[in-house]
Parts: sequence; C-alpha cells; structure tokens
Amino acid sequence: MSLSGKIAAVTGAAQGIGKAIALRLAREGADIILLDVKQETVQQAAKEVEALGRRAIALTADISNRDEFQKTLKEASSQLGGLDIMVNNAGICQVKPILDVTQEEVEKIYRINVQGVIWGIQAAANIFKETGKKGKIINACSIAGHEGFPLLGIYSSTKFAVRALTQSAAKELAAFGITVNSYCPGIVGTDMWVEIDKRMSEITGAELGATYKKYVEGIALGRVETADDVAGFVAFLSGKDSDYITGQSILIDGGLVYR
Ligand SMILES: NC(=O)C1=CN([C@@H]2O[C@H](COP(=O)(O)OP(=O)(O)OC[C@H]3O[C@@H](n4cnc5c(N)ncnc54)[C@H](O)[C@@H]3O)[C@@H](O)[C@H]2O)C=CC1
Ligand SMILES: CC(=O)C(C)=O
Repeated sequence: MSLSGKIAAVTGAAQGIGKAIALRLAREGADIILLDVKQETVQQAAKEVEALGRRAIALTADISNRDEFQKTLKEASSQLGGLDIMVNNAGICQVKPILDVTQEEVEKIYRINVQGVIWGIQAAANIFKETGKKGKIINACSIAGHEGFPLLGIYSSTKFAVRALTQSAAKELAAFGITVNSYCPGIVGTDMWVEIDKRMSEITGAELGATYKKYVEGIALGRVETADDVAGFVAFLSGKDSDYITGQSILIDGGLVYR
C-alpha cells in the first residue's frame, strides 16, 4: 500500500513497537512526527526516518500532560502541512498483584495508558476536523485488553479501557469520516517484556527468562512476535484497504488469545 503524501504521528516512537511503526510508515511513503519522553533516542529514530527519504520531526513530550502533548503535536503537524494518521502507541507496563498496588501506581499507569490515549484522540480528531481530513486514529491495545492476566491486572484494565475508548470514539467520529481502531499484540520481544519478565521473577521466584518462555510456548505459530509484525499490521490500518474498518481492537498475536 502507498502512504505517499500522508503525514503520520507516532507516540512512543523512540524504541520498540513505536519505532518499528514509524520506520514502516516512512517506508510506505509517509512523513513522520515521532514523539517520546526519551529525547536522544527519539531524535535518533527521526534521523533513521530521514535516511529513508522522508521528512521527520522529533518531539520530546509526555503524553500524560494534555497541554504539552497537544500543543507540540499541533505545532509539528502545522510545520509538516497537516496530519492524516495518529498512532497512539506509547504505554507503560506494571507487574504487581492487585492486592499490593498503590494509589500512586494506579494513577501513574492510568495517566499514561488511558489519559494519554484520550489526549491523542482529541488532538488528532481536532486537527482532522480543522483540516477537513478523513483521518485514521490507531491505538495500542493488547491481548491484555481482551483477557486479564495474573500480575498484569492494572495494566490489563488500562488496555480494556483503550478498547472501550476505541469503540466510543469510532462511533462519535464516524460522522466526520474519521476511523478509530486498535492493534492488540501478544508477546513482543521489546524492552517492555524484558522488564515484565524481570518483575515476574522477583514476585514469583521464577528463573529469569522463565515467564517469557512460558508465555511464548503458548503461541500457536511457535515464535515470539516482532515489532515489525505489529508495524506491518499498523501500516494496513493506516492505508486505504482498511477504510471500511472502524471501532475494532484486532488481535495480532500469532494465535494466543482467541476472540
Ligand atoms: N511488548 C509487548 O509485548 C506488547 C506491547 N503492547 C503495547 O504496545 C505499546 C508499545 O510497547 P513496546 O514498544 O513494547 O514498549 P517499550 O517500553 O519498548 O516502548 C515504549 C515507548 O513509549 C515511551 N513512553 C512511555 N511513556 C511515555 C509518555 N508518558 N509519553 C511519551 N512516551 C512515552 C517510552 O519512552 C518508550 O520509548 C505499548 O502501549 C504497550 O502497552 C501491547 C501488547 C504487547
Ligand atoms: C505487554 C503486554 O501487553 C502483554 C500482554 O504482554
């Protein structure tokens, strides 16, 4: 598919799935706004986009800060000449029994994983409406947005919230020709899973690597998911071939959770 002439914004684009999405959309022809809290690495990722011959703007901003996020995104989109695709990818994980989690911990993950997605939907939809674009909003959900997993309860609840927001926003924005969908990866070999495995070991006493191995063994296709697997699917959701899909949170997990 060609995304030539399109402008896409990707949050959490400094590394992992977000960086793979930014590079894949650039390969398909889009110019990219890359946003992350990690200044140096997001600038490096933007250079990699430019090396593919596309325009790139690196933004250092926190998606949980509504004003900072929306202001920087609006300025960057004006600079590039608009916005067509918004990928609300940034998120954090948390591994803890529900009985032990503190108020601060719950608030932190909800500010990033839930409020950050709300601010991203608002920012993109307002830009699309102002510029008369039938844009696409694409959110990061998870298998954990379809099923609760032990020690990932609060994280799972944030991803269930993303699924609800995706459905509601799709219904509210359909009148403007804006579609809203989510991708739901399974076990992707990024820094997030290194951290999950480490925390699971600390809590359960399992050997380092054992939790990751156990989850990967449950995947029907028999291999861990790569960030590029996810990026290819996001490219599909960004392009014309997905124009008639909205409000969906689609599993891309190699066969792990079945809905
Ligand atoms: N790794 C996995 O197995 C899975 C990941 N996901 C979701 O995919 C998304 C990306 O995950 P990964 O690439 O694996 O994570 P990662 O931890 O490797 O990368 C996340 C990126 O988001 C950025 N970020 C975090 N908080 C931010 C904030 N407040 N403002 C701006 N940027 C922020 C980080 O700096 C980092 O660059 C997340 O929403 C995650 O929940 C979903 C299912 C599986
Ligand atoms: C990080 C994540 O979403 C899972 C379920 O592994």
